[in-house]
Amino acid sequence: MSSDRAPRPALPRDRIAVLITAAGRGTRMGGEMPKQWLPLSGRSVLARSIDAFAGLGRIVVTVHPDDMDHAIGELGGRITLVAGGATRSDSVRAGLEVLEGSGITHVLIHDGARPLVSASTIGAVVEALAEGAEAAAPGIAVTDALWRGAENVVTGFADRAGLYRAQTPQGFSLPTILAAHRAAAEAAPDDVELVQRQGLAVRIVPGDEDNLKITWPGDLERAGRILRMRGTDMDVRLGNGYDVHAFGPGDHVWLCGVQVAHDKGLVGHSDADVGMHALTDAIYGALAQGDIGRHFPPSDPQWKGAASEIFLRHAAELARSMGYRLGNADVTLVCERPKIGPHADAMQARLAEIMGVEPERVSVKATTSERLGFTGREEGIASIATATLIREA
Ligand SMILES: Nc1ccn([C@@H]2O[C@H](COP(=O)(O)OP(=O)(O)OP(=O)(O)O)[C@@H](O)[C@H]2O)c(=O)n1
Ligand SMILES: C[C@](O)(CO)[C@H](O)COP(=O)(O)O
Repeated sequence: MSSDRAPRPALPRDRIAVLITAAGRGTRMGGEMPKQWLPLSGRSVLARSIDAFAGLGRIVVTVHPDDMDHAIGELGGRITLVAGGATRSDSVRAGLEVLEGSGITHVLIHDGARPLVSASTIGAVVEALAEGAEAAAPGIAVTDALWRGAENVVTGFADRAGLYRAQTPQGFSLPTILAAHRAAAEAAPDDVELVQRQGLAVRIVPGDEDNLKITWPGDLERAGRILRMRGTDMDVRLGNGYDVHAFGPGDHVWLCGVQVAHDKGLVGHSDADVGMHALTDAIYGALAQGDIGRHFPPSDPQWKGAASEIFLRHAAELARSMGYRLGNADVTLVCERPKIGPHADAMQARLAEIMGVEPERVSVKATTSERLGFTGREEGIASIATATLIREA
């Protein structure tokens, strides 16, 4: 997980809101889908823009009315969604109106198309506001010579002295920016311009070359390269699981999804597949999503005698829905009998099939406990499992 998260705000967290604009159509980018929904190293551009502000305060995102269902599906209940307007200014205004009267004192307005904003850029804006600035925004002093041109011919020159390239997040006291939007006779490319039109000072804090706005085809590839260079494009998680089931009367046991003939059965609320339970818990563990009992309470009669593949499939799908894929899984069964070796290949294939992964990612093996303890006395079977999950972060 990226360590470059938004720092603790110097302003109280419950007084800051983050307004992220994502209602544009991305016409310069082209393509079927607006740029904010495109994947960037495994997660959408917009999800990355939102996550950069994690822990900072309330998050409001403006989305195009046509994208509302998509937004609800992808972003769920963790943010407030507001329908945007025809221009960026209209979208910002719609988001600001929602915040009025909510106790919020300051707002950071950020382009949903700037997914690589760093904690230090966000922190510099928040710090300026905390020091009393009415408005603050990141800017980069222009270093290239500036030409005018037409039809690929230079027609004139502009003095670069005192020119800055504007970035977001742009931070404001809420009353200031609301008043500026309400007073605006026409839209502006950014919110700083609206505030400056009111004669208010806007503090410039250092911008960041990596805080690019995805605008043209090629920008997405550049953003991907930056993420890879940062080395924060991957989140690897490890989980473990342990389970035990006692022997009881019966003529077979279920182990890792395979029915194995035996002179005893395993006792449990479900089919007592101890190996599959350990693996399921390993996946939930890697996701920090509790254990089987949390998702399938034993007190619930509908799981009585249930096939354990329901649990494993649920854990694998949960991992996928959170953006993770299985790196590998390793299950060890601890028992004197039945012998596992003759069934290990079938178990590997079955677990892989249920999880929807290649069999080479799954290992099933067994050991005895040298006749020691409850497994040695053949009172039951134990299993331990580990799973790694990988998300291109
Ligand atoms: N009516 C609009 C227009 C833009 N935006 C958002 O404002 C940010 C900056 O705008 P821009 O890069 O211009 O995005 P688009 O308008 O989508 O791009 P284009 O101009 O190429 O169509 C983007 O996150 C965009 O989704 C918005 O919320 N509402
Ligand atoms: C707000 C902004 O990102 C600052 O650089 C920029 O003005 C957005 O402009 P666009 O015309 O919506 O791309």
